[in-house]
Amino acid sequence: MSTSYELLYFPLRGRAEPIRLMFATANVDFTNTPITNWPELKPKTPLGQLPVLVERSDSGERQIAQSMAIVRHLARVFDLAGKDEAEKTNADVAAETINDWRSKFAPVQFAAFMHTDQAVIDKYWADLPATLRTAEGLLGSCTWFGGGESPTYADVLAFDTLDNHLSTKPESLADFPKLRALHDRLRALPSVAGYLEKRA
Ligand SMILES: N[C@@H](CCC(=O)N[C@@H](CS)C(=O)NCC(=O)O)C(=O)O
Repeated sequence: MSTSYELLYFPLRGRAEPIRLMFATANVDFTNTPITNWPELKPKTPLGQLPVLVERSDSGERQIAQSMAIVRHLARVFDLAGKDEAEKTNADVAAETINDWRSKFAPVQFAAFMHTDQAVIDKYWADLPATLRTAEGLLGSCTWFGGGESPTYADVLAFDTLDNHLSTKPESLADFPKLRALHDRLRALPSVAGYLEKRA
């Protein structure tokens, strides 16, 4: 049974980027549809929010909302959830840790748009080394956050947040070689490298 995927989101990276990176990591094609007629589409979406993944197969069409539900669905379908229970649990713990980190970063990354107080921004950068130490501690001496030989969805989430830090303040990761190495490793996967080369 063949399945096709269409990702609906605003013409931004935002909450859709980890999903796009899941497709790139799994080397699976998808159609990226930038939404510019949102007021018209909003009432037709499951939760009135984007991203939405439209999955079409012989058995019909399904719309999936909630970016993390989409990421986890794709992780299961593309075998990026972890190979066994230990890897799956490690990946889930890392993914939640990275999601906590990502939500603290959002007001800093989008400070101009969200009118974030300078004190919040300063505190974020002051606390960042402790956050990164926690993340490196979870990785330990493993190659990937799941602890196995191949990446899981947690590595994809980590890549996206690391990438956003590298573009906002590259020196913020200077003292965290394991995280930078993980970013380099995922970026070096041929399908991910191909995606990054052409992404807007
Ligand atoms: N928890 C949801 C949040 C989705 C969300 O906040 N989407 C925003 C864009 S990032 C949106 O659709 N805003 C337009 C609206 O609510 O009308 C997810 O992760 O998918």
